[in-house]
Amino acid sequence: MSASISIGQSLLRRGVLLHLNPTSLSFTQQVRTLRRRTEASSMSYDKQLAAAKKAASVAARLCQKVQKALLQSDVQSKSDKSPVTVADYGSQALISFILQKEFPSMPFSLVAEEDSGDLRKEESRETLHRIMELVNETLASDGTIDTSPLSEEDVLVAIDKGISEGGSQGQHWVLDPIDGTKGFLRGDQYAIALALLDEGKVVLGVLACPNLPLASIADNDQTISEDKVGCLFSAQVGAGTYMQSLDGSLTTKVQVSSTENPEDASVFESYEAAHSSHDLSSSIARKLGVKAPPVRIDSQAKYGALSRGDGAIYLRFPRKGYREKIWDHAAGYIVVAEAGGVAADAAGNSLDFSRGRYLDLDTGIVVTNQKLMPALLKAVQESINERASSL
Ligand SMILES: Nc1ncnc2c1ncn2[C@@H]1O[C@H](COP(=O)(O)O)[C@@H](O)[C@H]1OP(=O)(O)O
Ligand SMILES: [Mg+2]
Ligand SMILES: [Mg+2]
Ligand SMILES: [Mg+2]
Repeated sequence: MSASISIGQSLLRRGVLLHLNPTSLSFTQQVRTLRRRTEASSMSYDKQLAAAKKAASVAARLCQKVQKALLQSDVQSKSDKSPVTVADYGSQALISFILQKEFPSMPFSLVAEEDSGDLRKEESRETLHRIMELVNETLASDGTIDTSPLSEEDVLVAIDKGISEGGSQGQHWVLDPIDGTKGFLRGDQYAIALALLDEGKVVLGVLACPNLPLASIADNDQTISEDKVGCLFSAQVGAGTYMQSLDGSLTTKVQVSSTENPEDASVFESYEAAHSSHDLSSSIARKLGVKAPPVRIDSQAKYGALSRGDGAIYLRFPRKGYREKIWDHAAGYIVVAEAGGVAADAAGNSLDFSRGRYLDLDTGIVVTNQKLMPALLKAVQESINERASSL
């Protein structure tokens, strides 16, 4: 008797299969799905987590190099978007390449932000060449990745692996090669965000935040001091969230803020007002009685900072019609969840990463600890209703 049938029969005996829609899936499909879910929930992802940490750290080095050159350049080239383009593509190519090399015999699926369409155009020849050089320099300086130099075509192919649609079956890596491009250009916060989906659930996540101080940013002091920045957050389902410095030293288990009193809870939100309504956040904070001014930072570094309790609430309300992508939240979501926090949409629904490249959700995303969530959702709904009736 095959393993799938025996698992299927034991699940049937327990009545588990009745929870699936009998009209849309055949018995064999139901058994296969349940078997994968059962396996997924009891699996260890240690190897994948180690590979994700390595890939994100190597990509962070490429991004740091590009950002450093950008900040030393003159004003004119700072208004040029090309440095971030080079770093975005370079980071995606590196991570895609490293992950495939770590798991050569496994099927590889990557849902990532960038594709090579523009890079293949004639006018991008120099940019592509620069990306290839940067990728090769970074791989060579790491020294632990055994490879001959990549060609321009290798780089394009690695980037284009990110075309996957993800979904509720099998394993998919989810990548934002630079999250917070505006922050990157300003010399502020950005993150390299990598997660793994298994059967539609986020099972691990890594956030490399090269400019995030190792010490708390609760006091809103984001002055970047050279020797104390660079955090790597990592989380695996059921195993907690850890933070270490990007240079590899100092590993600490982290926990979200345990405050039950909204007055003590500081709020994180986007630096960019175009990404999230600051007005709505301040209305919510007022209703909750939050005393501290909001902490505005770019990227999923907000999730990282929240996971170690620098603040207690993250609010995100994009303009109407904006569709959130899974790579903008998957890694941050598990980093916060494994540190004891919870993320939901504005209506309180949990985030569903199983539907493809987009997170289709109600109005916005709110993140906090378990105790504050009910009061936060109430304030969110009141503020949203007030805004709607004033329009
Ligand atoms: N109009 C927009 N509204 C909301 N988010 C946006 C918008 N445009 C880009 N983003 C994405 O929002 C995220 C950063 O937002 P924030 O820093 O405010 O948290 C990034 O993922 C950024 O993409 P990207 O990854 O290209 O930087
Ligand atoms: Mg992003
Ligand atoms: Mg991005
Ligand atoms: Mg982008």
